[in-house]
Amino acid sequence: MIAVHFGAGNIGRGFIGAILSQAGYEVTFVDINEEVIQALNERNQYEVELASDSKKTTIITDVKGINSEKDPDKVIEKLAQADLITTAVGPNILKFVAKSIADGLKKRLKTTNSFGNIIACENMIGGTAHLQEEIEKYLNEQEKEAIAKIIGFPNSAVDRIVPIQEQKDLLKVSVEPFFEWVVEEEKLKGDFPKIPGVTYVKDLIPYIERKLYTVNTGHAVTAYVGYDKGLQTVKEAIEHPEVRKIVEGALQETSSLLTAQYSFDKEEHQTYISKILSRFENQYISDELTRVGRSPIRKLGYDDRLVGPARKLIEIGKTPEYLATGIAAALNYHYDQDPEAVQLAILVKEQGIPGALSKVSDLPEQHSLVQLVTEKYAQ
Ligand SMILES: NC(=O)C1=CN([C@@H]2O[C@H](COP(=O)(O)OP(=O)(O)OC[C@H]3O[C@@H](n4cnc5c(N)ncnc54)[C@H](O)[C@@H]3O)[C@@H](O)[C@H]2O)C=CC1
Ligand SMILES: O=P(O)(O)OC[C@H]1O[C@](O)(CO)[C@@H](O)[C@@H]1O
Repeated sequence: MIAVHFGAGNIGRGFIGAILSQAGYEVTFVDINEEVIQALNERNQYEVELASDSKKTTIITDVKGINSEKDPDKVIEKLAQADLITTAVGPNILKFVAKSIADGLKKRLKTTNSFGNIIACENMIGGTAHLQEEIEKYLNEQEKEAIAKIIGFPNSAVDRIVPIQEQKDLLKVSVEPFFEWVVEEEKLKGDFPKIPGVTYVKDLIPYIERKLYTVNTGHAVTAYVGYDKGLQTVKEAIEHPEVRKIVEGALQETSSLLTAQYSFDKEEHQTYISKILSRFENQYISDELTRVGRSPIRKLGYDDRLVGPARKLIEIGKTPEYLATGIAAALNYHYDQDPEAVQLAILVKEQGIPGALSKVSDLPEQHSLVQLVTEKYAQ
């Protein structure tokens, strides 16, 4: 079985590539980082270590790499044969990998015509559907129709904290023991062999919303409020009483939304939240707030982890006080190494809080969430 995975970064090597290799796939990583690609091709293996007491290490084998900038034809060749294509490049990069996936699928139509599946493993709702739209920009009607018959595009939700690596070995990755990969079953095409460790569900929306609006909301609020207090890591921030109070408050707010919208049991959801907070406290992980807070404009998007649940709570008549505090902290996030943070700071300076929030979230300036956040920002 052949898998092509775009993005040999933290989640690519530390989670998706590792699971696929252990399931028996030959995994080809596609990336633009030449050093990583060279190392993958020299060694054809790498180590994944658990960030826990045990430090259990697994050797991930049968892996190689292609640099998509240097060898685009090799990528197309491999994509044409792949049983599974996955990505973990970041939502904003999907549009850049779409062309080579489209070229690979066109080549496939001329050669094998066999079934295949594409799964985007990104922190976003409808990640694969978005990738599919980007791919289809490079296909004509006939190609779209032919590809729809043989290629499945299931959405998925992925959860595993893999911080920026500070290893002597360029390929080694340290990952938290917890992981969850949920895939929309009905959209899979062909005789897809179940991948051990993956959960298949009929309706992904409750799972992706539960994950995005709990793990990622909690993480984002920790990052922005913690950074505002001058802290550096997730562990430091979540152990700071004032930050924790706001994070816990925000998660109680998303909990009331999720349990009202879906049939999640309240007690089970509380256990889910406690587990997440303990993951943030992991003493074996040093996760910078600037990694977790990266790309604040994306994170303030309409459907994303902060504005998404906050505006939905307002729609059901609730006031998201803590989420609004998290959003206000995000609007006050000044980090000059992050291009989106720099852009956001300029936007806030030029348009004020209501104007800037309205622009990045697509909410009208008169929206009550914009007003609430403006009040919190002033405080
Ligand atoms: N790190 C984590 O804990 C988790 C990350 N995710 C999601 O996984 C995705 C990737 O995140 P990370 O692995 O943390 O980021 P990362 O920055 O470690 O990895 C991204 C990789 O994509 C590569 N890349 C960039 N442009 C490319 C292109 N045009 N073609 C091919 N490769 C390209 C980069 O060189 C890098 O190796 C994001 O959507 C993130 O939200 C999801 C769950 C957990
Ligand atoms: O990867 P993003 O969307 O930039 O956001 C960082 C978040 O994603 C994760 O890397 C994985 O869920 C979390 O650690 C964090 O909440």
